[in-house]
Amino acid sequence: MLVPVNLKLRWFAIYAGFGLLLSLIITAVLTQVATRQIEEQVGTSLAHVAEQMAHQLEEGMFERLRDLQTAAKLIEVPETGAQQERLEQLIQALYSSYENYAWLGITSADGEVLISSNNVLEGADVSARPWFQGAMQNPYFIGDVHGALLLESILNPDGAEPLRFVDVAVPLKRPDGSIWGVLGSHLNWAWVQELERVAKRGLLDLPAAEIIIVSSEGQVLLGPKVNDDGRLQLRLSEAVARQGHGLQQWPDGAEYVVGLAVTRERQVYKGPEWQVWVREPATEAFKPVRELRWQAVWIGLAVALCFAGIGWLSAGRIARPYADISSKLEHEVASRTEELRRTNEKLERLATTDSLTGLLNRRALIKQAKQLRKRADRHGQDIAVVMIDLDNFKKVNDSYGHSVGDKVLKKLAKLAGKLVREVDIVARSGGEEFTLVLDGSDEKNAKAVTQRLAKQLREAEFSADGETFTVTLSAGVASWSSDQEFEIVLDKADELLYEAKEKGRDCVVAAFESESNTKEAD
Ligand SMILES: Nc1nc2c(ncn2[C@@H]2O[C@H](COP(=O)(O)OP(=O)(O)OP(=O)(O)O)[C@@H](O)[C@H]2O)c(=O)[nH]1
Repeated sequence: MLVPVNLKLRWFAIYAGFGLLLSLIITAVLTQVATRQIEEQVGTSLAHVAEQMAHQLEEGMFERLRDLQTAAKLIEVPETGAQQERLEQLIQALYSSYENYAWLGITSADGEVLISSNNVLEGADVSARPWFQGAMQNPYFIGDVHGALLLESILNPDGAEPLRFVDVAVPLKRPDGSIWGVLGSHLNWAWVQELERVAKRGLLDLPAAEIIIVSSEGQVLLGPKVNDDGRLQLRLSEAVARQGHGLQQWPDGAEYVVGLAVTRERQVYKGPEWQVWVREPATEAFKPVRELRWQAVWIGLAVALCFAGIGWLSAGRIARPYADISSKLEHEVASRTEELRRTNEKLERLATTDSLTGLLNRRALIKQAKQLRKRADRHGQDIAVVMIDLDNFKKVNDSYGHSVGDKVLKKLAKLAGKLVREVDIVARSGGEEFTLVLDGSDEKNAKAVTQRLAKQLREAEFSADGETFTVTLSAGVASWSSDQEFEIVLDKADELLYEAKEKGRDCVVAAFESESNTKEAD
């Protein structure tokens, strides 16, 4: 048995759908896992670089502070020209020891610059500068990044990129602990840019990564411009707040994978609290995920096609039993339906026909006679009804047996069936009673037909128990007018039959010649 194409196609579609679904699930899971892994890996690297950078910033400032604190211990109030000269040499030596000192100087307690690197600003009043005031009131001062005020024109005569400094300053004390001056320094911000260059070497795998340093006031000190006012204010994402790295939305709406570190306080040193951000655009960071997703989609499609192929090939084997069953079922249903139709026909026949003669029974006679009446009315035709009864039939039964009597009944049925036309009705309306309904016949015609039937019966010879015998019939013929109920006409024909019996049997009496009619006429 061949598997229908329809069934194969369904099987193909089921397998393809299943393969596709499986691939989609695998792709979704793979993508999610890869996204998480990349977010974790990239985030951890960025956080590591941020930590390094923050550490180096702290180190850098702490070393400068230590330089100044060490030098401060060697510095006494210059009272002689020789002491003055020695201090100038000390400042110059300190200045030369570190390339990112933009300026170093010693002030008096009232803020006058006494000695300075390259004699810059000597004699100037710096008493209003925060670094001077900070060092006069605290063990040390480390300030946030600021632009140059007094030094800009001296140190940056070309007016290139404005200079920015970080200030470090310590008080100068006499042996009794009283403050007589301040040792201050301006660190060139270029120092941090150098740190950034070094840190970026650790980000070679992430070329789009950027480093951003934000001051404790939210001012961007280093990195790309994020806002017109140069400030960065972010609501930390849950991941970044918890672990210092993860996905973070930027004020422009773009998403970045970031690492965040904050410069920390040390035991002997408290510097500014700077945030060090290292960020990589999420679109760049997750590029490998997108590539992986496409690969997974293609592989998934291939898998789905393979599944579909297997489905197509196996459809024959798997679906054949179902197809066989289905065909057997169809066959079974068809034969059962035919059987049922035949049984119904049989039941209908049994309900409408007489089993002995095959003629219509009384119930069917009444139904069909009424239909005939309607048809005849439409064509304006007469109908005649004939009631026939075998004469002395009881004797036949009694003399030759019931089966012989049956043969007589069948014979009469056969003769009557042959004699009338197809449109006419022949029925066995009772035990040995028959009814004819003759379409298009008046009483005369009907009587003639009945007489022919009586003659044929009379001439028929029956044999039983080595004897032969004949049978006669009596009949009543009545016309059926359209306003009459059929049952009334039957009664009328029955009366006429009775009259025929009365007349001595083997006789046909029609209504027009009936004695009762004649009497009524009289
Ligand atoms: N063999 C046979 N006899 C039947 C059948 N139906 C009815 N009969 C018999 O028909 C006979 C009818 O008898 P009656 O009604 O006395 O009438 P009759 O002997 O024909 O006499 P009249 O009608 O007066 O001429 C009875 O003996 C019934 O048993 C049948 O199907 N087969």
